[in-house]
Amino acid sequence: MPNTSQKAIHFGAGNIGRGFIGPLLVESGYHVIFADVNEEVIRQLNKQVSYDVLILDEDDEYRNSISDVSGVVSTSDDIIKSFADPELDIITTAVGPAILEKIAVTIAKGLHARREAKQGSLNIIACENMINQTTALRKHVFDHLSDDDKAWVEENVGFANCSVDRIVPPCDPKDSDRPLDVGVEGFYEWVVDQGALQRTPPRVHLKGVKLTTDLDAYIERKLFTLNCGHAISAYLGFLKGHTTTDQAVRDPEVRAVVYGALWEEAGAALIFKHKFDEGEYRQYVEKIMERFGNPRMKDEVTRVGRDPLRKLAKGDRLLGPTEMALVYGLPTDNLSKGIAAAFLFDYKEDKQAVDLQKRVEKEGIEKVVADITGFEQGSKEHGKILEAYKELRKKYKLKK
Ligand SMILES: NC(=O)C1=CN([C@@H]2O[C@H](COP(=O)(O)OP(=O)(O)OC[C@H]3O[C@@H](n4cnc5c(N)ncnc54)[C@H](O)[C@@H]3O)[C@@H](O)[C@H]2O)C=CC1
Ligand SMILES: O=P(O)(O)OC[C@H]1O[C@](O)(CO)[C@@H](O)[C@@H]1O
Repeated sequence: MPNTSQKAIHFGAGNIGRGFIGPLLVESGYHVIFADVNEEVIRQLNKQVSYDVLILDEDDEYRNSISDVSGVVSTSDDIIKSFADPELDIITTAVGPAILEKIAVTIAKGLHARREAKQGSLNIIACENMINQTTALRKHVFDHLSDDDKAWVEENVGFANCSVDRIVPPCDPKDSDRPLDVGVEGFYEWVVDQGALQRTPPRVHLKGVKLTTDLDAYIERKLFTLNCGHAISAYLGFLKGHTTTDQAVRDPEVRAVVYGALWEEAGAALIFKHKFDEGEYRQYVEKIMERFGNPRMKDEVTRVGRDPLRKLAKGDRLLGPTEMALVYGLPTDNLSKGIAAAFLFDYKEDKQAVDLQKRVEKEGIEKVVADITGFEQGSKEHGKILEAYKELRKKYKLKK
């Protein structure tokens, strides 16, 4: 039975916070304090004190009630007080990579308050789709600490990187009185760097968490497979006029590119680098294709493709596996098509998509591809992406 005297603060009461990390913390015995800038969500959390997570698999549906939760506005002084609470044991985040810098200011103030109150150690785990997200958060937090606070944090706070995998699209709650309910797939995987937690292990075993000493392999496997394939299906699906990623991956043309990228290119590279068992890795890819195809997720291509510049960053889900495949002399044709499609993600409600289109218009696609990918004009890889880009423009009759 959960012992609810222990507390967790989770920054970001959005899809992944309410649909994945929050519920696992509750099941592990924590009272979860959600911290968010969205005052309406916080008001509702404190009013309801519970919400439902709907598991929506293709062949199964059930509901888990999540209780023992509360909310605090992340910009208020109350959050700082919560840091000084002796029962606080763990802090997690799921706010988006760009927001880590903002919440770092609050976390630094909170850690200062905890030190002043002479309270004990704790762990911080950022759960963002980003390699070494907690290390990035730690750097931002340290920018706001005094030397004495830094020394205390070094001794008392574990900052653990992790890999988080569960598809949680925005939910359209059937019951308007329960706007916090969230729809998720049954599958989840939360893998945490054990070494970083050793100094200050969480007081309770985190349910559903896999602790590892080889986090890089898990992170690359997830980002270069799940997120890579999802992004390619979103960008190609968007061009073909599909609304959701399940529609996109059921389209044989899109499916062939996604599967080719995941198995023959990114997958083959990951197997080489991390010595994954080929049979197990193939099953991993099959399972991911099945998850993408779940029609009950209704995951919009515009959500999955959001922030194309972030997704086109070096080392992220598209260029990361491409560079890895090139190291092992593997093909990259399908990955190049996915990258080319990302350059064509002309979605007016996405700021990064708009900025990218403006850059292409002003500077020309040749230069922008070179600047963003790092593949020099005239190189084989640059040529491949450009050719795919031109073919896609022609195929979908896109105006100049
Ligand atoms: N949705 C998904 O399936 C998955 C998402 N992720 C990652 O989780 C993170 C969050 O994604 P989602 O939950 O989908 O996004 P979301 O937009 O549903 O949730 C983000 C939450 O953060 C809050 N927020 C924004 N600025 C804040 C601030 N300064 N202080 C406190 N809260 C703030 C927002 O109000 C929102 O409630 C991202 O890094 C994403 O890549 C990882 C795995 C799966
Ligand atoms: O949250 P991001 O990084 O914008 O990317 C969306 C991706 O994240 C997920 O929501 C969860 O990994 C996937 O569904 C999708 O590939």
